[in-house]
Amino acid sequence: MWFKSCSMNFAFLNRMKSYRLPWIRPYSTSRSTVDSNEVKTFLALAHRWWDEQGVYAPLHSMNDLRVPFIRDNLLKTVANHQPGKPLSGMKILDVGCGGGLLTEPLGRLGASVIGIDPVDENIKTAQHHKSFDPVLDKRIEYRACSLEEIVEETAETFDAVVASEVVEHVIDLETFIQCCCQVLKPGGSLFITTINKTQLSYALGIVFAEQIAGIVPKGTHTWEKFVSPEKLESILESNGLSVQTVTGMLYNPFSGYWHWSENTSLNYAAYAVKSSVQEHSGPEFALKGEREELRAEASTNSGVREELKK
Ligand SMILES: CC(C)=CCC/C(C)=C/CC/C(C)=C/CC/C(C)=C/CC/C(C)=C/CC/C(C)=C/CC/C(C)=C/CC/C(C)=C/CC/C(C)=C/CC/C(C)=C/Cc1cc(C(=O)O)cc(O)c1O
Ligand SMILES: C[S@@+](CC[C@H](N)C(=O)[O-])C[C@H]1O[C@@H](n2cnc3c(N)ncnc32)[C@H](O)[C@@H]1O
Ligand SMILES: [Mg+2]
Repeated sequence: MWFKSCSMNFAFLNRMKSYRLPWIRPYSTSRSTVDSNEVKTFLALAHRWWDEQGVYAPLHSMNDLRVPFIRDNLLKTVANHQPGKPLSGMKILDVGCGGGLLTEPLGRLGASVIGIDPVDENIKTAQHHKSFDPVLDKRIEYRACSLEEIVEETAETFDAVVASEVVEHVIDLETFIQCCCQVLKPGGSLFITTINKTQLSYALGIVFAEQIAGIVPKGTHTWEKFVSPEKLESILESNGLSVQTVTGMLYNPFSGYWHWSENTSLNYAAYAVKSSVQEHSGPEFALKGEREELRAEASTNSGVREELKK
């Protein structure tokens, strides 16, 4: 009887060990998230990043919202911080940094920031701009590459990953988020801002903003690539990220200012945290129901109890 129950439990544990959640699947470098049409669009505007009244004016003013959003959420994760340089000691990856509009203020808050972008000309513009400030020049490093190209060498490196107004420009969003998760330290923070996929975002974000008012250049966005908060949350959660906040952002084209809103039907910001549980092949990665099944067995069987302790 003892032998029978023991061998059953070992078979059960072996079955448990073969389980892998999707977010601990090894990443295949053959997948690219870069769309060559997007590269052409951003290449054509690469010299215009720092014109505050120009095509990227909405991104300049978005800093009023996204910089404090990132700073304040990151400060909740630390016990104390240096006044004036609250993010000092933190390593941040700014994915799709463009000309460095968001990278620079994060560096000014004291963080060590790596900005990456697949468009070489964007990186040249970003590098040129930061070179005027010796402090930023030391704190920020720019690289012309995609996230998937650096995912292996930078695994579990960053306290925070930022992808602001980027996910609506990538192909294969699942791979993109999987890479974001892989480069985060356990417990690290992911910040995303993007545009919802609604009828309103088509009418205002594409027809009005691009074709009527010229708030952003024609062809900047493709509605099919917009992502709803529900879909984004589901991808984040299935990659082991716990969504903390999703909040709407509204752009007022008359004033040129952004406002926080409960309404997420146009633009929104999301904040998620990577699980602090380390990758492990043991039974703690069993699916929820099966973990409970395992605990139930543990309560009656010392062999299973010992396995669970490992
Ligand atoms: C065909 C069709 C339906 C046309 C509609 C035309 C029309 C009548 C539009 C009028 C809309 C309008 C201006 C309404 C304002 C009136 C109103 C509702 C007042 C309310 C008063 C109030 C509550 C004020 C508070 C201030 C506030 C928040 C006002 C905003 C109200 C509101 C809903 C405005 C929406 C107006 C609008 C057109 C917003 C743009 C929507 C959008 C999705 C833009 C996306 C573009 C963007 C800025 C993204 C970032 C970005 C930027 C760039 C770049 O190149 O700069 C590149 C990128 O890749 C990006 O991602
Ligand atoms: C709208 S801009 C946002 C720039 C910057 N994040 C900001 O908010 O100021 C989008 C940027 O994403 C970059 N990009 C496009 N596809 C990408 C991908 N697959 N991976 C990383 N960046 C990408 C573009 O080159 C462009 O610089
Ligand atoms: Mg965009």
